[in-house]
Amino acid sequence: MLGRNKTGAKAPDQTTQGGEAAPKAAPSRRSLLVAAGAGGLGIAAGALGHAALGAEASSGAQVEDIVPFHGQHQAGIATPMQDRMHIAAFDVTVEGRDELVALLKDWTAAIEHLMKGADVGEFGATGGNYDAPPEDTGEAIGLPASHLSVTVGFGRTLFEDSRGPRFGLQGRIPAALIDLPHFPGDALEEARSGGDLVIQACADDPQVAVHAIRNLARIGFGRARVRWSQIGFGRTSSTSTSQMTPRNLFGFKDGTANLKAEEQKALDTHVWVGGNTGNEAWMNGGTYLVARRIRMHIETWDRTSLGEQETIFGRTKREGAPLSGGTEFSEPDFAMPGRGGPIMPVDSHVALAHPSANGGVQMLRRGFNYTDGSDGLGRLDAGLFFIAFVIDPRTHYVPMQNAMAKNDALVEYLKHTGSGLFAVPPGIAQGQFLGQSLFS
Ligand SMILES: C=CC1=C(C)c2cc3[nH]c(cc4nc(cc5[nH]c(cc1n2)c(C)c5CCC(=O)O)C(CCC(=O)O)=C4C)c(C)c3C=C
Ligand SMILES: [Fe+2]
Repeated sequence: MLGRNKTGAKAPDQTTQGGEAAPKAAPSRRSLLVAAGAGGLGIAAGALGHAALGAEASSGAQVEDIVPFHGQHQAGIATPMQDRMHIAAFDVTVEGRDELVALLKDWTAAIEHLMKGADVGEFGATGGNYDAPPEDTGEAIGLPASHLSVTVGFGRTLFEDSRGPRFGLQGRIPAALIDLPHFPGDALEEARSGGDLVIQACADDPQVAVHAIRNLARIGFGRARVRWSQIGFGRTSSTSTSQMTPRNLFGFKDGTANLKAEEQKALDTHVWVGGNTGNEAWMNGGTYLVARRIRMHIETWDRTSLGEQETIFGRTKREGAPLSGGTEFSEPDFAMPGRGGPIMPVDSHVALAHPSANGGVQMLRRGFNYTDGSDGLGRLDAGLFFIAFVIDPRTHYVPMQNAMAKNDALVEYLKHTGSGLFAVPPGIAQGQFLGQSLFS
């Protein structure tokens, strides 16, 4: 047996020590669970491998846990938002196109396994040579797929940086993959910004998300170095109408007016790249990921009156309704008069972020609450790890961020400490590797 069952007891057919036994194919983590559940027998799950995975999926036993890996678009964008995230940016340390392609192929194979809830590698966490480090680190043994989605994107420095073009990709940089400008108030830390590549792992179980990033980083060892990473512990958006709106760390419902997966036409207008030709055709079906680590001054906020808090967002705290009235999903009325001005203050967050103030643009927000302990002065280092997917950051992010940085009443309570922009290539079909369109 290649792993531990749910109780952690070693199964009877444990592979011999000393690496004598022939390695067995990696099982699905869930197949171990199912095997253990079915009478507590530690059946030779190693022999099941992917065939077993398919059977489980077709039996419906676990298919609801699995986000499909193949498709027109990468998972983790318009797929229903999970509760946990681990995201990491990498700098590629090898040079040469073939090495980069090899890395992407290795990551693709691993991601396909991970999203199915299987161990990484042919032999997984416990099926390989006893005298060698296991292919999979093992902390997700027994855990279901947990709706893991893994999304990969390319930073501008992958195409060209101060070292020049390293991978023969010059001329393929999409015009939208800009260096984000400096915004007023930015306090960006170099060590929390940029990156040649990004990998976003989202799941309903934090251990599953962390396991994914850890194993992908491990596969990249010697080829790509983690530049920064962030764990998010709770979603701050909904990406489906079936989801309840969660709350951010200021206690407000966040994600109410977000683009939803069901809004296909709006996604095509505001999120998915399409119709590109020539050197940018590779991005069709892709999108751009904007990442901002935004620290929130929690202690100051907590000393602010409820009235002030609601005025800052332009929404009520309990219901999330616009101050102009109605319920959570009512459209705000920016013309409705209040005391000494519009009832939705012109410097409120919603007034500045609403499409009517931004030439009609919308974004797909997919951010997470984070806490990284405290800062040594007794203040929480906590906030929102803002992630948005947009068709073009020049039109769908930069102007809005500029307007907010200058006029948003919320800005007083925020500090942007990290930043990244990544071109997210389209999804792939069976047999392809992530980012393949860039290299063909
Ligand atoms: C540049 C884009 C945005 C940044 C940065 C941003 C930061 C940020 N937002 C909140 C909390 C809320 N945001 C809300 C709405 C909202 N925010 C943006 C964009 C950015 N937010 C948009 C496009 C919208 C939707 C506006 C609309 O169409 O009405 C809300 C209201 C509820 C909702 O619709 O989600 C809250 C609350 C925080 C705390 C924050 C930085 C830490
Ligand atoms: Fe916002």
